[in-house]
Amino acid sequence: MLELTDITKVYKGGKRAVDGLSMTLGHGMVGLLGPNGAGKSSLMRIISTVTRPTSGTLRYEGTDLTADPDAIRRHLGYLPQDFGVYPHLTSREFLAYLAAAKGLSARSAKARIEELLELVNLTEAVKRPLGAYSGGMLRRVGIAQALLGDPRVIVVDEPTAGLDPEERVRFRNLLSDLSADRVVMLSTHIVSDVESVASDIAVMAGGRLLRRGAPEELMGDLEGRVWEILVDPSAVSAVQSHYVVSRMIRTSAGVRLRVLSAQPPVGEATQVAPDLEDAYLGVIRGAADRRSDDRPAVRR
Ligand SMILES: Nc1ncnc2c1ncn2[C@@H]1O[C@H](COP(=O)(O)OP(=O)(O)OP(=O)(O)O)[C@@H](O)[C@H]1O
Repeated sequence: MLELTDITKVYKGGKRAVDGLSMTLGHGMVGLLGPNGAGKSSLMRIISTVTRPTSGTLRYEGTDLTADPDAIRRHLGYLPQDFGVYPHLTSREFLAYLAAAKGLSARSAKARIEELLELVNLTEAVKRPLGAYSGGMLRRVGIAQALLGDPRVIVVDEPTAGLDPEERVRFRNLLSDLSADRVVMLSTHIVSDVESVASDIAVMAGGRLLRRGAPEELMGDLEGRVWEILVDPSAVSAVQSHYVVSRMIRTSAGVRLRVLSAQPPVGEATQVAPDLEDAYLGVIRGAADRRSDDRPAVRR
């Protein structure tokens, strides 16, 4: 179990990227959702002991990681957002190098590397240097290195960026399988990356944890508050200035908008069941409203 208590990270220059965040992570996958700049990467770097928090405590199986970062490093698989490689090495050589750095024996590493290359679908490309790989292929190398040494805690930062839709599904399912008896944290700003696999969603913005719960709980917050309306294209900006619009589809009959509102919005509105995208936006915009103390975006 991983326990974060009142974690704060203030960078040189004063940016408060993580602001008094507490959460406990057990086995299973938590989907960390938040807009760009929310502090997701900073939080993941802290969990991976790459960065030290400015204050707060981080414990893994009861051990304080500020005092003893090795307690988690041995059990950690981390895919950072800005994962770099040695362009002259092949994927097999690169993984062997990282396995050695992690302290794996050459023999067990060899078998595991072949298994992982197969898993991320790179067996065809193993002879080529990494400098000749596409962005998606490099991402897959990143995923493979995070899984070296059978980690108990897997932290992956925007792992599906650059993957094609088929690879995204494959990778999501792989993480979901692994999370049965491991701690898995996946960060993203794309709701669909987590909605089918994470039974536990944490929404972060401005360095704070705004909401955590099962997707059904988050969606339940908006029950009776999601509507669909069909408007003329000329009316779209007026609707957007009054309501949180979670989706917009142009049709030949007009523009179909999905609107978050406690009261039926203007015109002919059909109430629809909330989805996770609505729920995420409701949390983010609700918090922004409370901060600015302006007109409520989700009208009550
Ligand atoms: N090393 C650093 N020094 C100063 N400020 C930083 C540093 N790293 C991140 N920040 C700032 O901290 C805030 C949070 O950044 P972070 O990368 O953790 O967010 P994020 O949610 O991962 O966003 P993104 O998805 O865009 O990476 C941002 O305002 C960012 O500019």
